Amino acid sequence: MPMDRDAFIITPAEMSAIDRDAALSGIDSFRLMTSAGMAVAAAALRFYPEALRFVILCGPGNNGGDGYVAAATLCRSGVPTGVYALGDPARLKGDAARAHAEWGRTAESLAQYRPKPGDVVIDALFGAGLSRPVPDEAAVVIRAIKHEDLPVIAVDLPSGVDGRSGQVLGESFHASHTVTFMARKPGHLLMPGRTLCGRLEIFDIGIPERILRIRTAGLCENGPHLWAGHARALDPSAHKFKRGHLAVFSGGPLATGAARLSAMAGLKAGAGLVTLASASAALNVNAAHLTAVMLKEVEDAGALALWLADKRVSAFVLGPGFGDMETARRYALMLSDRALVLDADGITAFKGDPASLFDAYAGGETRLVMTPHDGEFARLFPDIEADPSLSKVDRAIAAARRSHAVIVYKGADTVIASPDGRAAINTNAPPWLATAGSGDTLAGIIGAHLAQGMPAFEAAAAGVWRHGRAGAKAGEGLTAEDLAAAIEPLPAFS
Ligand SMILES: NC(=O)C1=CN([C@@H]2O[C@H](COP(=O)(O)OP(=O)(O)OC[C@H]3O[C@@H](n4cnc5c(N)ncnc54)[C@H](O)[C@@H]3O)[C@@H](O)[C@H]2O)[C@@H](O)CC1
Ligand SMILES: Nc1ncnc2c1ncn2[C@@H]1O[C@H](COP(=O)(O)OP(=O)(O)O)[C@@H](O)[C@H]1O
Ligand SMILES: [K+]
Repeated sequence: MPMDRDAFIITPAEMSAIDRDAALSGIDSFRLMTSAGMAVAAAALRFYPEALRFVILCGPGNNGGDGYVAAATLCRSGVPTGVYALGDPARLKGDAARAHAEWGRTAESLAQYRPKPGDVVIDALFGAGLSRPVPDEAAVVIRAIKHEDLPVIAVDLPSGVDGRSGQVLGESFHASHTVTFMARKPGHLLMPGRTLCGRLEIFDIGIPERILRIRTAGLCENGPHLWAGHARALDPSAHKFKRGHLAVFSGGPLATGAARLSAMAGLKAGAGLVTLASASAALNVNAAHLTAVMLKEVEDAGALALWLADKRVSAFVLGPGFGDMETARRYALMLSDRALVLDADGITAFKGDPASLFDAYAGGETRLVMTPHDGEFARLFPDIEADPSLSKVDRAIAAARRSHAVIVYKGADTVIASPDGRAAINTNAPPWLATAGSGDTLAGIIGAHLAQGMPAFEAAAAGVWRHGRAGAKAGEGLTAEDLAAAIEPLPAFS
């Protein structure tokens, strides 16, 4: 299934390269700026027909250039405008200088702006070119506008949001609307940037798709276009073993619930059989709770080795509620020629010696999926976590490369990354997924996909997406039990 244009995510660096490619192919860059600025003006009139005045704040680069085009367009349409410039407009260059000249009036300096009720602010201070914290002069005005609670339409990005990482550099607008061009940037989707954009609109300003595609690396929004080709429609002659056999390891007698949540989710997500592997101490408590999920006593590494002779057990989930770190390490290393979702305690178990895990899964097809939240991620990848120059996407990809595993870096903005550099940002997860046992459910869904033979990256991305969908369907107030019950069939397009 081809990637939908709307699923493109383009970093600011890729966008600059695309601009250069567009210019080389004969596309007039000033026309692009004109289209961008006019789109902003049209959006402003559409969103705020009742505005008493549009206040356009223009910065020192091309984002400011878009602002001058918007100002000229709004002036022509006869609405009151005020234009305030950060820095000396005489120092503008290229297209921005031309946009300023064509507007043809004199801007006041930014420091002179006093927010007034009825003003609608068009934020054209900084866009994709923001490279350091916004200057104090801008920060003061941003705070004053926030204090007055004025509506803000951000051009490309709310000024202060880093388009690459979504992090706030110094101070940032909290926009009511953001108008961006051609494709979203990571900063529109990663936290906290996602919450600062308001309603986001993407305008096509005329760069052909063939030029966009050349420069887009492996990053996109998570969705069926990524993995539906690997989701097979159910074969009418299927029997349960053909639908994959997933095994989930239980924790001890007082911590069995998490593994059962994973197991139930795996069954509901489509694995033909799911077996809970339990040490003898927890067998009775598990037996008392299980119906469709099967139960098998696996007391120790010797018992696991015997069970592994059955190659029909096609994928494993290890970690939810598992507790025993030494056994977790041992089991994870024994499973290294099988497909494994390593979650929770399974990840934490390797805190002191992550290399032993990474080495075991190196070589061959990627078969390990790890599902860390922030805390777990920092335990296995402390140096990557501590590097402030990396975005969440960069961190997930670096971790995937190092560990030879698909990384599902969880959170409101879950990033799924593959050792080969592909990555996806998930956007369909409602905040009420932040509930105990939600991650266990996710591990089970991914396990089911692996058990059915999906490649690890697609299995993980599809799992995160179905988890988000199930959360939306179950609604606010859900518990992890409701979440498993709300898992919908895997959309198949092949
Ligand atoms: N293909 C596209 O996407 C197009 C993009 N356009 C606009 O161009 C923008 C990018 O333009 P630029 O690359 O000029 O970048 P910006 O306009 O975002 O600003 C960058 C300028 O500010 C300076 N700067 C960065 N951070 C600063 C800070 N904290 N304090 C002071 N100065 C700082 C930079 O050195 C640079 O000169 C986009 O956001 C978009 O609005 C449009 O003009 C149309 C075409
Ligand atoms: N604010 C949020 N918005 C959307 N999804 C969230 C949010 N917070 C957490 N999640 C998701 O909920 C799940 C929580 O998993 P985890 O932290 O392992 O919890 P648990 O161990 O309790 O199961 C993850 O899939 C995560 O991406
Ligand atoms: K902006």
